[in-house]
Amino acid sequence: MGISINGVSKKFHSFQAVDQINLTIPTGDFVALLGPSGSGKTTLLRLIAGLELPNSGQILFNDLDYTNKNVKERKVGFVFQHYALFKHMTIFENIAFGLKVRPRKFRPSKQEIKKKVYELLELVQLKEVANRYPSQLSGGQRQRIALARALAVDPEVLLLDEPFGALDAKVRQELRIWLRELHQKMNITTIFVTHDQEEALEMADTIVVMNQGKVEQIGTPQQVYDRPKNAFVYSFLGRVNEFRGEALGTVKDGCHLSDNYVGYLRPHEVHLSTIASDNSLPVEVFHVHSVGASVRIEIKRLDNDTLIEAELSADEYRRIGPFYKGDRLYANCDSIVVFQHQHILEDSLPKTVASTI
Ligand SMILES: Nc1ncnc2c1ncn2[C@@H]1O[C@H](COP(=O)(O)OP(=O)(O)OP(=O)(O)O)[C@@H](O)[C@H]1O
Repeated sequence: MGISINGVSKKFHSFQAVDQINLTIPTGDFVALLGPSGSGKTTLLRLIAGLELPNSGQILFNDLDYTNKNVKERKVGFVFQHYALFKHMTIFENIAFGLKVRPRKFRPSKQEIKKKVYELLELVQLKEVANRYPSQLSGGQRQRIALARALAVDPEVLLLDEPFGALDAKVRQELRIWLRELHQKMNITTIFVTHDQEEALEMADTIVVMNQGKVEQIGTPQQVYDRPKNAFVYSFLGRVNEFRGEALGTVKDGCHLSDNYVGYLRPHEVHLSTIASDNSLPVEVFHVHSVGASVRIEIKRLDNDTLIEAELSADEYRRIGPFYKGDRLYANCDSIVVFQHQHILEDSLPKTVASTI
């Protein structure tokens, strides 16, 4: 099912949670709503589900106006972060629930329900747990059952709100791959909320970057990562070095910035050399982290002692390294991207290495 969101806004009392959002989601797309806490992701998901009604704007499903239709009419399936399966029901009964409560006219026979539940258990690769209770499953298994339960009613749209948020890193990673494959098999239009940029970049076909109730950018993971539209998107997606203030000219010759500007440089764009060149910045090695195929090097600027992160492929590091704490190097930051400064949520940037000039 294709979804069009046209000029949708939602206020809670005087607070504008969602502000004039326009978004077109083609059938079968896998969309991530990505943004910091409070940016309106869940509210937008709930508006699509029909759990909230917008103050203005329209929501179309396959070009038909569904703005004021209730949840039941929308054919959506949900999975939430803490999706409470019914504790007193077996896994089989949990998955069958949505089918059993259908009005008699639309209710499948007992045999059909059984067939469907076992098909779904096979799909989520948990056939062996049919007779267990939710408390006898791991967190990851419970989320897979939650998904099976959401799929039982043949939804045309799947809405997932931080579905793996409460799970540990390894299980999250496994479930991401699993969900991606499941989506490829079923091709149901899927929208998931996350504040985890890696999760969005890894899983989604389309990323909608949200901030303060508004959409900052819509694009493929590559588009939003490689060609961010503004400073917010640049700083929110991926690891980044941030440069502020007047003296950016020392990094990028001829670039004189006032306080209203901010510059960004991805760690892999910081080029290190043992030899000084035009515009290169003298730095000192602070820490070397070797992480699989790449090597991250924290370097300290000698002019102001702030840290910058550089990332090299393991091959490149073998060619120009090894480096040790205290080694003197030169960093070339020529590909720095400069934006006019706008409000940036500092605490939403855990992976940023900030360098204030
Ligand atoms: N029912 C409500 N009543 C009042 N304010 C609300 C309500 N629901 C959400 N809000 C406010 O709207 C804003 C957006 O909330 P929302 O849950 O959509 O954000 P989010 O991006 O999903 O955040 P998080 O990642 O923390 O879940 C927040 O400031 C929140 O406090």
